[in-house]
Amino acid sequence: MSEKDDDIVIRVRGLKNGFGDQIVHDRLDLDVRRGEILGVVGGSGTGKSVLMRSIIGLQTPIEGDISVFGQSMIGKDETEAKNIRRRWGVLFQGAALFSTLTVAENVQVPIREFYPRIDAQLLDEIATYKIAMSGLPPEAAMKYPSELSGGMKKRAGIARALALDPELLFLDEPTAGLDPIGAAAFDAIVRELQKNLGLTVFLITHDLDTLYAICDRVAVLADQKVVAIGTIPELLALDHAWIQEYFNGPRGRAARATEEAGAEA
Ligand SMILES: Nc1ncnc2c1ncn2[C@@H]1O[C@H](COP(=O)(O)OP(=O)(O)OP(=O)(O)O)[C@@H](O)[C@H]1O
Repeated sequence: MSEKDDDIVIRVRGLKNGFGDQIVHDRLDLDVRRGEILGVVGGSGTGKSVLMRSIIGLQTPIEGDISVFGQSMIGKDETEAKNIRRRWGVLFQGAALFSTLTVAENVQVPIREFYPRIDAQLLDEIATYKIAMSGLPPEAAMKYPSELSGGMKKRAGIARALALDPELLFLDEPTAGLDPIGAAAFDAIVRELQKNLGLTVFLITHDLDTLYAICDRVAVLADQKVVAIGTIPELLALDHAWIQEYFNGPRGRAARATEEAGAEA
């Protein structure tokens, strides 16, 4: 059955990316459905971040087409691209906060970029609201990134990614570097936001617990392509060496056991 265009938020076709002689992606296809949390996994260096950077326009592909919200991103002029960009939020690896700005000021950066004449009081109110949504205490607003723990930085990054009420969220390894409790709390926030705001989430992760806890489907990058996409049970049924090793290795089995125990409780 073919899916309606409306149901596909990100459509990648025939993507080719490379650096010098190194080909990272070749004839890569991917569909991300509206309202889903799609986990993107693959061995180190398989091109997960390059894929995300291509979709958000930070990396120009050698070949292929990328459509977001039904509009091709290739060859868009700056104004058109900006109109599409305002509809998504991005949390980069390590949160990428501006170190000389407070959390509130960081959250305000994208709002100022898109609405330069916005009233200062409204700007403060929006930042306060987004900071609360990310699960940070109100006093975090006035802190600088160097005064925050790793988990708080990620939450501040999420607050900034939510600044413009996005329909689509890109998260690059959001739980990397967090302790298991912090990672589980972060997963819960992402799931909550996705449910409450109807977000579509493109989530790069190595974290098996995150995949089991919150992802609706998982896309596997290997051999320069998306070699498989589906629910975890669907992937487990595939005879692919990396997928079997990843999901059925000791860590995969432990994550599944945790998930099953949670479901029974
Ligand atoms: N700007 C760049 N210039 C040259 N090579 C690059 C550049 N960005 C990425 N690469 C290369 O592209 C390949 C894919 O990188 P990418 O960061 O997307 O991998 P990844 O799957 O996200 O890996 P990890 O899981 O380790 O974060 C790597 O071999 C990397 O060295």
